[in-house]
Amino acid sequence: MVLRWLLALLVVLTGLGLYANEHWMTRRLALDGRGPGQNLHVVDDSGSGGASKAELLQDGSGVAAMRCDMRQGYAWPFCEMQIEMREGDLDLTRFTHIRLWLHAEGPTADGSPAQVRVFLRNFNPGYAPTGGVVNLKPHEINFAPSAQSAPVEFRLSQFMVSSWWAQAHPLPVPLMGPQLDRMRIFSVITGGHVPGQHLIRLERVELIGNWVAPETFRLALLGLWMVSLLGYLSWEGWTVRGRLRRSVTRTLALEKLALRDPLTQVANREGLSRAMDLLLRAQDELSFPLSVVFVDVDHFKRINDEYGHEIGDQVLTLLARTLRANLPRDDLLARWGGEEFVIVMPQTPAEEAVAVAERLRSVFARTEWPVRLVVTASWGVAEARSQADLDTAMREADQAMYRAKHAGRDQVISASA
Ligand SMILES: Nc1nc2c(ncn2[C@@H]2O[C@H](COP(=O)(O)OP(=O)(O)OP(=O)(O)O)[C@@H](O)[C@H]2O)c(=O)[nH]1
Repeated sequence: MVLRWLLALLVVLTGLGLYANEHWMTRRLALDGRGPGQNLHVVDDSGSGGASKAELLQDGSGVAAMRCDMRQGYAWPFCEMQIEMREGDLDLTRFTHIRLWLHAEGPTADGSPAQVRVFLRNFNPGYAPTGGVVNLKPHEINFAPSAQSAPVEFRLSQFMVSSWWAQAHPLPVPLMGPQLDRMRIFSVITGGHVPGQHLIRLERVELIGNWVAPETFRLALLGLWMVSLLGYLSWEGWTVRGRLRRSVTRTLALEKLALRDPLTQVANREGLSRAMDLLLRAQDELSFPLSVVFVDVDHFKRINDEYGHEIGDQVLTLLARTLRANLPRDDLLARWGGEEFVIVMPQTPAEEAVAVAERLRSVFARTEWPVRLVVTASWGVAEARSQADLDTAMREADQAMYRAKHAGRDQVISASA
């Protein structure tokens, strides 16, 4: 469910992001020759020995126009309208497109619509340290404005270094290609060389770029997808692990409850059987000889009858606690049922188990029982030499305990005695 929402969110964000980056997150810069640091002027071929005359016309609307009286004289007569960046070169790498509102008219050799050439002249001390107009690298594009619907938009990557300039300026390979990081002059030049009256009107030039370059933006989106999916996977892994941990803890807790006697908090029969399985799996024959001790409280019914069930419960609880506190850790203790308990002592021969039982019997004698009772028990001990003897040893220990009862109670009897 979370994944579905995350994917939906990412798809929406991606679509919105791409659209926003393309249409909203754009920067625009107008070049009109009147902006701060921009200088608009015209140039003609008279400086190259030609006879053409360029004149700058500016009507009240602020639209810049150039009238060109093109005459023969120079080999390639021309008139040029320039916008010069006086207060520093313009870094066009921050832009991707140029949009032009241009109008051109004038005679052409074949009567086709008049053409213009648009130049972006870039400065680099590597071309020539002086940076005079002839040493600025021109990037040009050629088109007939009236054959297009205004505005015309070009990608800056469509501008190519003028071949005539490249021939006159042999450059090292790294400087050969298009470079638009320091544009110093933007210009529009008459496209043909047919003598006569030419007119170019430059209504507006707009440079357009994205705040974030499209490639960078796409990479960022890819990063967003990867980080989101990685985040989701880690979160998913973490919650699954958490759920698993909680369920294991719950299962263990339930299992513990099922294997423990609720009154005395020692193992019940099932718990003893599981514990013995574990013990024998871990230690196998090392556990033998193993002794089993049955302990049964003497005349427990009387305690219940005389002092009530609650006192009986307290006696059983204290008895279990006393047994547990006086046994080594790896001895197993379980409530067999009623007032009967079983102790399993791995790596203990019967004689040793009898000694332990005797010690416990004397501990019982010293214990302060509820309502100053005197509580004794009858003890039966048997030994198993291998796993195969285990059931027999249990039976024999039980029988030995009954023999202790019949022999007068409050004593330890070994099956082998
Ligand atoms: N308070 C209490 N009594 C229990 C519990 N489980 C069993 N009993 C009682 O323990 C008594 C066992 O009595 P008997 O089997 O006659 O044995 P006894 O009175 O101890 O006599 P001997 O074993 O022959 O010494 C019964 O009265 C049971 O009701 C328990 O959890 N709490």
